[in-house]
Amino acid sequence: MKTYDLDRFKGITVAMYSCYDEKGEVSKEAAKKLARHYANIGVNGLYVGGSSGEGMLQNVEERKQTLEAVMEEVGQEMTIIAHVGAPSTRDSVELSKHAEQVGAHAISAVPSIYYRLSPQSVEHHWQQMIDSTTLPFIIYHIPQTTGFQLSKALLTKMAAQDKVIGVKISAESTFELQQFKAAGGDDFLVFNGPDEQYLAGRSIGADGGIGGTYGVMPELFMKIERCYVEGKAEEARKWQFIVNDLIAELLSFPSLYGACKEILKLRGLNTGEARLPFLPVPEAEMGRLEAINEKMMAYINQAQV
Ligand SMILES: CC(=O)N[C@H](C=O)[C@@H](O)[C@H](O)[C@H](O)CO
Ligand SMILES: CC(=O)C(=O)O
Repeated sequence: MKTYDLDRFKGITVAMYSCYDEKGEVSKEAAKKLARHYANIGVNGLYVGGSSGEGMLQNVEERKQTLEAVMEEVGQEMTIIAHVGAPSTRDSVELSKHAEQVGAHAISAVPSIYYRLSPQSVEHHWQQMIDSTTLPFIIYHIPQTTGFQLSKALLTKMAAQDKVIGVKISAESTFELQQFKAAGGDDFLVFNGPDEQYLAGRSIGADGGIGGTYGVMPELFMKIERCYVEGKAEEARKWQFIVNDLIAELLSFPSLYGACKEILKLRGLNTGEARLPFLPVPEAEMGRLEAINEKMMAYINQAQV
């Protein structure tokens, strides 16, 4: 059995968006406001500096500032997972140590990006982070962006360590998710990555989810989760389908994060623009985005009654 409290990681974890001021600099104030917003809704946890958080587009100092803001605001109330993956092992280790210093509850990392790496290199890269702190570690498996196919053999080897408590799987195969869960064993957490498959992932063994589109509609994922736990299969499916239509619309913009951040802005949560190369919502598309926001808000209200 793992010596860490695994229950605190279950449920809905929002992959938090980047937070910048009008000049595009990291804004601790905006990050605090956004984190507070999720705490008020009752979201279980935040994943900071991952794909949705644009960690890969920020320097080490900016990533530290963002995590510090989140910890200061909600560190005592929510479960905070710090994504510390960076192209270099050196930066990843520095971010890992910082995450421990500021009190994050876990660290997580993708394999190093850009270079094609051997499994041995990726293992060593992750191990350096793991060994640098006492925090639990969550593998972030997202082969469609990193190009690295995590094998069941490497996963099994990693999961044997007490500190390696789980894997977030963003690959769109629920079969792989189930296989990883089986390989990791009962006290190994599996997080669903593709938001479009939250219910499918959950049904086949995921313990919870970490997702990018949760940020604009956490209430709807919490609704699916509640229906699932209460055994209301039909209703859970209904809400997953509603969510999927909304995600399909969000994905039709030049960048998903640009669209999601603009939706938050419409609701009074200004997190600035997504950082380039992610494009903002074109002016001509703003009306369409507003209509999506209105539809989403109507569903959120409906889900809560
Ligand atoms: C590839 C990618 O970024 N996946 C995210 C995390 O796993 C998801 O949260 C997606 O953003 C979401 O499912 C929309 O396709
Ligand atoms: C983890 C995740 O979904 C993200 O970082 O976007």
